[in-house]
Amino acid sequence: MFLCLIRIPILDTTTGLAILSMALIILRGVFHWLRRSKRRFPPGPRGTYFFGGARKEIMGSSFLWLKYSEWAKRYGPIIYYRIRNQPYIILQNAKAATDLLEKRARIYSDRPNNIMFDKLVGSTNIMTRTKYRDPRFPKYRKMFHDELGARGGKAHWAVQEQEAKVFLMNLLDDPENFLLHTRSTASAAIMRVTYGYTPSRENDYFVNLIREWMASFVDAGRPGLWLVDTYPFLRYLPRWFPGAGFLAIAEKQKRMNEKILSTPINWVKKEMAAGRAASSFASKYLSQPNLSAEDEDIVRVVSGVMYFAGSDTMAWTLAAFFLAMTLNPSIQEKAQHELDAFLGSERLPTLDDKDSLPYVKAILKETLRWHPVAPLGLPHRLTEDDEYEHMFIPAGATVQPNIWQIAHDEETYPDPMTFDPERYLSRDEKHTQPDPMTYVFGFGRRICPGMHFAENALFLTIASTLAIFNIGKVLDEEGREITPEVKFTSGIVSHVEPFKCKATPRSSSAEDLIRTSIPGNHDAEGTARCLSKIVNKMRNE
Ligand code: HEM
Repeated sequence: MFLCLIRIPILDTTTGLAILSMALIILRGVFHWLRRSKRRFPPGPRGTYFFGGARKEIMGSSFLWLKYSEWAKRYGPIIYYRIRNQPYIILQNAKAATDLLEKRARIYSDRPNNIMFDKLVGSTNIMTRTKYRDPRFPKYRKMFHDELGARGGKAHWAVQEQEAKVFLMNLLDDPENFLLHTRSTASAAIMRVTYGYTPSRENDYFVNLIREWMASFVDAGRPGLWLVDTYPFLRYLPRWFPGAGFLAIAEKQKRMNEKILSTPINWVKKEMAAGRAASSFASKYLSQPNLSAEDEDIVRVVSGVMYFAGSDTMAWTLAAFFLAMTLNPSIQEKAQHELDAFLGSERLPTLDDKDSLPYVKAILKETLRWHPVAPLGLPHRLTEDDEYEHMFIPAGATVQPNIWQIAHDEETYPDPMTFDPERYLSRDEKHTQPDPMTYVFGFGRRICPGMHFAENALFLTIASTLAIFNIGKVLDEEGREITPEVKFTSGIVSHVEPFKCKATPRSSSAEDLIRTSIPGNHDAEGTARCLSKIVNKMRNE
């Protein structure tokens, strides 16, 4: 009787085909799942879909790279974990990072898909997040390479040398604010090159803009932070809905991105229209004939990225250098012997001197290793299933090098927390420790395109500072030396916690050398102040 109640539906062709396709998709999914479940994934913390495992440990840890380093001891150099449906691979030694991110760059050079940043904030046009297959990506890289690569970057040596001198002058006039000067020298070099704009020493509108922007997403890239990345439909929630606060955050970030990209380029356009634009990357490209709206937008984005990706990283590397010198007077003395023997007391170092000052160069390398300012680099995304050392790495995985761990691996760098430039100077190649420049700037086709510019600016500032100043500890009220603590912040760019040090000229002739080597300095300051007024006016318009 029951059977006669069952009606076998008569399907039309379209419905039949739809059901068949669905069945095939489900079958394919099951087959894929079965195939993958037999694969050996790299080791790592496991948990259920919602609870425990990696997410709990990650959310409970302020310094993600230290958590990963702890895992390196537990699980080995390649770690796999999942947060909800997103797989993560952490590469904890240079070999794995190079083997995958460099040697297999074809499939490891994408950036992760991210609903929060890509769809809600709309950041995919910003080069650090641009997808590997985006037609703009090679254009961005080429422009960067032409302007700041090893060859193209030579055109900016004069600006970099001038800015290093302005830094010395600022340090001489106002030594207590050395951290402020490290920030202003890093911003000034990159902003002059990019926009032909010289920021003022204090409270500059553009420089403050970057700081505000960087602060707005210190921890925003933390795995598993945004639920909308797992459940994309959440992006359609109304703003008033409980838990939809991320929509307001995304909107704010979007407005900030727009402001940081557009304000300086609009300033350049105004200067060009008024016929007084200084030569710069932006003015050079904007004055090309028949520029399409797309081309103009590319110039806007590349300029913006130069300015925000370049300034903080360099500033905080210099701050780490000051901390290292405050704590290591004997290293400082050794560098000064090298500088005095090579330069005498007649002149300041230039970029042509780089190869003649190996100890100073080693101090730069050791600063980059001791405190890598981008401890986890930027995340890559794998675009095809891959296998490495008999372990399966699934397509779509976010692949991230733990640069901090590579730089502090006890087997590679014995006593890794000690600041020791001699690591790179052993006569015996076997005992020379690896050059951190080979990994602190990232890997493969996403390697930092500002690395040559950064290396030059940092070398010059470090060499010039050591040639002219002694950096030492400040004294407390009872005349005892205060030893600063070695403490760093978390975030995409990690920096030293503010500390005090004393920068005093090594001699009166060293002081004279600064004053006589920048006759135009005060003019430059005057120009800067004047430009700042124009910008402030623009802001109020
Ligand atoms: C101490 C200085 C610097 C350090 C340590 C540093 C480090 C890094 C790292 C680790 C990456 C990620 C690379 C990867 O995904 O594998 C990166 C990317 C990038 N850096 Fe730097 N950087 C520095 C200075 C600069 C400067 C001065 C500029 C520009 C003038 C710059 C522009 C960029 C850009 C545009 C990217 C994204 C590249 C892409 O996605 O294709 N950086 N940097």
